[in-house]
Amino acid sequence: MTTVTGEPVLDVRGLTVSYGAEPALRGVDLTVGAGEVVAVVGESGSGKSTLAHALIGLLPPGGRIGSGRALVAGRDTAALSERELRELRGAVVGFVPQDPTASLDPVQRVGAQVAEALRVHARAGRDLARRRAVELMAEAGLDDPERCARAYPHELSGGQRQRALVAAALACRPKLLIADEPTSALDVTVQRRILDRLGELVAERGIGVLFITHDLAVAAGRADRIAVMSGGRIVECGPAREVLERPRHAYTARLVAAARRAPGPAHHRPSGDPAAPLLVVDAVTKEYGRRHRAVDGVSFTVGHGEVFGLVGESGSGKSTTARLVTGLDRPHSGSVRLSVERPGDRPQLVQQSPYAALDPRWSVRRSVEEPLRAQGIGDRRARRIRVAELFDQVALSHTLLDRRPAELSGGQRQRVAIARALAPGPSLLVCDEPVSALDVSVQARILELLARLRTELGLAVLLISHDLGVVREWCDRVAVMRAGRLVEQGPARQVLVAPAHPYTRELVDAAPVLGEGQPWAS
Ligand SMILES: Nc1ncnc2c1ncn2[C@@H]1O[C@H](COP(=O)(O)OP(=O)(O)OP(=O)(O)O)[C@@H](O)[C@H]1O
Ligand SMILES: Nc1ncnc2c1ncn2[C@@H]1O[C@H](COP(=O)(O)OP(=O)(O)OP(=O)(O)O)[C@@H](O)[C@H]1O
Repeated sequence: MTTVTGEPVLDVRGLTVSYGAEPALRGVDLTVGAGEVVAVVGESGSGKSTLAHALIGLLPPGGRIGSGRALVAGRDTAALSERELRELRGAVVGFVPQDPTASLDPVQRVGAQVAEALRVHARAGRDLARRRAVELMAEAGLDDPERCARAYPHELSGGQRQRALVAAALACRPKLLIADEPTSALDVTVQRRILDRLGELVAERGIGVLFITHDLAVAAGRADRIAVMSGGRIVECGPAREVLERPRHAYTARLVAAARRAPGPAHHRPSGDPAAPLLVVDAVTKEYGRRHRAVDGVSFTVGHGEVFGLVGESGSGKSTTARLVTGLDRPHSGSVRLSVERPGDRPQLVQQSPYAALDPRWSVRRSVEEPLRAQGIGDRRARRIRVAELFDQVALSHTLLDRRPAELSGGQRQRVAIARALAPGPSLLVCDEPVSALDVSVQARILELLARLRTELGLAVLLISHDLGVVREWCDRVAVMRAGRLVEQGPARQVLVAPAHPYTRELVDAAPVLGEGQPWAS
């Protein structure tokens, strides 16, 4: 399978895909040349992941290509058998899926999974494949690739899993890399490292990259061209700068305006007495195994109605802290104290991977209703009304109520998880990357909802995010984590505008800004 010189590595014409009777792609045209990076941006649910899956024969059950064709390295994927598609995925196309948790085998060590990709696709022997897997994991930006290779997926942080998937996708030395939000779970310093590395690969090997992202600043800084999707169509496609500076479509204009505005509420002082905070985390420590201290003497408080941000390096212990705060895990030492008046008022967690929180067998309506039923809130009718209200609040159409999680886009699932966490009316919401898979307009809507709930109901939020713009604008205070410890904390604007600690400075400097940065292959 070789690409004819001059032919694009990806050539999509009039591609139409539907799920049952529901169209998801409506006549998509798109090309990616060798050594070219094309970013696909667009609203949540607009068909970006469907496009990626259709190109490589990985549509979920019920998904069907209606018309049009996709040539990958000159081969028509619709005409290939399952075996040929597997070969294509192994030898020509590297794929980084959107959800790192759902995409790894939970019972196999991560290194073995990367090695497997090498053994199948590069026909490497076992020992060579193991060694090469560790090297690839280091290339993908993992600092302790040996440990990560030995770990099972649940023993890695979200960002570590994401980098392992990048390593697996690069194992076959692909001609085309299709990456669906490959850096959405990564802090900006690691994000920059991976994007730089991919940039080198594009330049060195002439790989073509189709790069799906909700982050317009990343797209603008890294892509040669940007394709904008809305409602299953590519509504415009052109050189990155042109799309940003002279958007032709109203949706693109809205996206650009929203990304430039970095909207945020006027900061208001948290209500309640600072001397009587809602949450007190005091010197908590959590170890995995004997030597690996994931959280190391962390202390902070969150006031009633306060939005407290937690930022920091991937793997620094943010999600572990979230699990300790919500009682899903117990600290080895130190304490977590919560002062609430209503019995049963527990902190609700919106997990990093929206798959993890939702029962795959249940309709999403049932998933959102369940916490209400468990706490005996309302009768059946009242609960139904409440679920519909929650769907409105998180900007989800009621037509999705009876679907199962697998039948939703990543961003739609993330919003269901938020609705579920809000259902019992908690005093504290712990959100682990709650808006990382959402385009800026839906992001703003969710953040505005949280701001409103805090003003109206005194909801406090512990917000874990790698998006420093979001944290600066929406959080009252922020703490910065690195290697299990808090390196600094204080008012968000102060810490993120004039950082005191060198690591925070590094983080702030690495944040992508719309309109800055160089295209990969210039
Ligand atoms: N298995 C499925 N069955 C039915 N409908 C589906 C299925 N998967 C996705 N859809 C629908 O198809 C549309 C496109 O979904 P897709 O995942 O491609 O969107 P996306 O642009 O990647 O969104 P996001 O940014 O939220 O991940 C959505 O409206 C979604 O609800
Ligand atoms: N169950 C586990 N067993 C062993 N190690 C674990 C386990 N869970 C997490 N770790 C390790 O603990 C460290 C902290 O992980 P955590 O998920 O809290 O990081 P994080 O800051 O949330 O990262 P990210 O931003 O990538 O999500 C990581 O090095 C991770 O590999």
